[in-house]
Amino acid sequence: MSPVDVSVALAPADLQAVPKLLEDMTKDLGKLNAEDQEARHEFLLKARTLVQSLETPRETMIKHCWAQAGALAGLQLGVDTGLWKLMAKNGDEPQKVGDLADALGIEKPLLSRMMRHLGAMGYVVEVGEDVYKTNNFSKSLSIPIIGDGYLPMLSGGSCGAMRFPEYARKNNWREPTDAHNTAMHYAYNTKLDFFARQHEIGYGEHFNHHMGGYRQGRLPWMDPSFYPVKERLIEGADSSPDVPFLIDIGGSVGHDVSQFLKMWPDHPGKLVLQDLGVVVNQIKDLDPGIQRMEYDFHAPQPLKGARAYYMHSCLHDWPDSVCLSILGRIKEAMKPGYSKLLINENVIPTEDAWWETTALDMVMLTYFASRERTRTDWENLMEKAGLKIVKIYGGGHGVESLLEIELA
Ligand SMILES: C[S@@+](CC[C@H](N)C(=O)[O-])C[C@H]1O[C@@H](n2cnc3c(N)ncnc32)[C@H](O)[C@@H]1O
Repeated sequence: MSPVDVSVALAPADLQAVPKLLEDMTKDLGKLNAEDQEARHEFLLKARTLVQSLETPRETMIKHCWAQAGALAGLQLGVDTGLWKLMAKNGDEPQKVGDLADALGIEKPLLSRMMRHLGAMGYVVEVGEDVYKTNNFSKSLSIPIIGDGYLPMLSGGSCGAMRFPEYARKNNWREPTDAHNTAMHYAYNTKLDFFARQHEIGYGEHFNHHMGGYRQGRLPWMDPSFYPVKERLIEGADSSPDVPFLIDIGGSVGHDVSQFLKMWPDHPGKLVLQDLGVVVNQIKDLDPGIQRMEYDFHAPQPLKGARAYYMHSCLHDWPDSVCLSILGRIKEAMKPGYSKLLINENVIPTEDAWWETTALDMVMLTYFASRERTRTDWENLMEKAGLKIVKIYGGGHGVESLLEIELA
């Protein structure tokens, strides 16, 4: 028995909030434009509160338990079958489900039901019976760095989140910290870590594309308004062409290091991209100015005395015990008084965190038994590793910080 009467679940969650929200949004309408991210984010939060206020708790429950799971199934089916690419290629005209189904080899009733739900949820535009158009969202799913992530992150990982309560119960509701016994391992009955498993199930390249997608629209750390690259890295660096200048460890197919080369073409020394062999071998296009190297970050670092060892979204994938091994290999290679370790990751605030950051923390919890780290978490980790944080450069809402670190 609940102490709450069912009438609470059947009435709008907060109808009284609606007039004020609408009034505020109307008042701030002039601030809304595509360039001002902060103003747009403020609007989005208000719009979300507006929807949550208008919905009855029962409707929100149905949305979670039925609608969102079904929509994610349909969106993934569209990525997997090439539906979004075909619809984008066909253009903005209304498209018949029968023609799309024939072209893709999908049984028409299956595609018809999926499209009907995606239309009802607003992800495609329903023009008539079994006739749909794309909108900018479904059109964007045809872009590999936007669409491909649905397969590794949802089909390939999200069962860890869906079965998390079961896993947590079996582990007596302790916070998971064992990289070999995560909810992802439990849900998929696998011994492989997330990355090895993605490659085994054929989603390795999809995941690389997702790594190209999540960063879009964010200010990169190498922008002078974010981190003073010239003053902190270039000035004082060894200018011999063979000396490593910046090494991107776990750099995927080179998204960051390529951007660095574009923004700082006159950098001294060498730029190097390191990742597992399976990833490095998937690189299709890398500027010849960047050296690619197969490397497991638990093995001794072959390149000693670089100006900067750099890692983006790698340490958050692992609990502290594993990070200490990774950091140990970097520390051994650092030249005292010269080398820096740069970490591009979230420093999650202990209150008022941004939803993209809390969402990533849930990915870390349920796929990796790891976490987005607070400032104190980072300080403790670096202290244990024999390193010290010199300064944390902030990137704003939803943008990772840059931690500049030296030998302690
Ligand atoms: C979350 S991705 C981040 C990729 C890239 N830094 C970015 O932000 O786009 C983590 C990366 O770590 C790599 N990785 C995982 N285990 C590794 C290992 N043992 N040695 C080197 N790289 C590894 C993965 O292949 C993947 O590219």
